[in-house]
Amino acid sequence: MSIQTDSFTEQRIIDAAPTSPNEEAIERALRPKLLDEYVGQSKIRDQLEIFIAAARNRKEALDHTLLFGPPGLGKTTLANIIAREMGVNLRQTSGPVLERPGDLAAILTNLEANDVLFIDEIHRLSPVVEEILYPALEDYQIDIMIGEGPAARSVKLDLQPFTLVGATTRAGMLTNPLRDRFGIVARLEFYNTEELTKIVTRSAALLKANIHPDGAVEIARRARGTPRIANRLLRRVRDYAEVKSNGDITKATADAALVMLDVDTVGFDVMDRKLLEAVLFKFGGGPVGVGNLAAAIGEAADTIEDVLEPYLIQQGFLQRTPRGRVATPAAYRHFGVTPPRTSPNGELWTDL
Ligand SMILES: Nc1ncnc2c1ncn2[C@@H]1O[C@H](COP(=O)(O)OP(=O)(O)OP(=O)(O)O)[C@@H](O)[C@H]1O
Ligand SMILES: [Mg+2]
Repeated sequence: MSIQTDSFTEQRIIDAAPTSPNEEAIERALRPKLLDEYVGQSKIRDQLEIFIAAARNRKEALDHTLLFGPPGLGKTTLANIIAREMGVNLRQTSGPVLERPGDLAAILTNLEANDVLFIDEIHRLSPVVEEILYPALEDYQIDIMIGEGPAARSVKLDLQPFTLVGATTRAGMLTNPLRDRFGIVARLEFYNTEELTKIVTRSAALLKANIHPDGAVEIARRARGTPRIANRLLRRVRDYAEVKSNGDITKATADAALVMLDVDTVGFDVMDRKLLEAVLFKFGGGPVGVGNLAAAIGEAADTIEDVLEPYLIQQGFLQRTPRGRVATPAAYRHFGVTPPRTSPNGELWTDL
């Protein structure tokens, strides 16, 4: 997912989406290839390890798998790992690319036994394409129309057994019939500092950067719980260390570089702060609806919901209530303001 911002022409340093084709190439190089190298997400990893081993033993396709979670947490990486661990091919496409039923039919009929078909942004499949998918997922069969007009007829084609791996930033946007056809549903969580430190350290080794343990922790702490951002900050900090000092990435160089990049001590960037400031100071701490918030900060409502908010909520700076978004005491304190004694709906704030 990419972020379009009119008000903010410069790329966010902590944009969770890849910011250029060049960055995608670097990401591929840093991407773990096996389940053992995949850091964190231990619940998902443990489950997949068992399901993959069982499917391999039976020489069957793995159950259809849905991966969901905010951008940059490792969905594409996991899809690649699944195919590799299964010892099968990976075919990759995405919801918006599959315009006509024929596009999907062509891919499905070319799959070999037990292959993985990875559909990114699966919530953006068109309804006619989704129709083709149902019987394919259920019975490994598709119905396609051959010919046109009165001569048109429908034929059933048998497919090889295969695994659909779907990825989405929002499971809530999937239709029920589609969601119900996934046997394995995995929700990716934000990574903690320890996990991100491992990722940064591993990436630094691959990039042949000399990183001190406390430098790795500093980058990890400020990476918004997201491996993609951690890897990006690492590369920017490395540039800074090479130009401004001897190339060693210490806590001090990491901190100086991150200050220059406007990433604050808890990892928020300009957009995060803009959002929190709007809730706090334009809307009196909330509750404020996402539409009003979007208008106030000049950002798409989707971007707020998919990219900005999840981390702020997970970190306890923002709450989603039925009446809208509400800033927590931690948000007030982050901006040096004493929080009110009661929440907007009149409850006494217990410390958050
Ligand atoms: N568990 C992990 N361990 C190590 N590195 C990881 C892990 N997850 C992700 N990464 C790194 O983060 C980068 C981004 O991950 P990935 O492209 O899989 O994210 P994504 O969830 O598919 O994002 P999007 O929603 O934007 O498609 C990868 O290139 C990889 O180097
Ligand atoms: Mg991806």
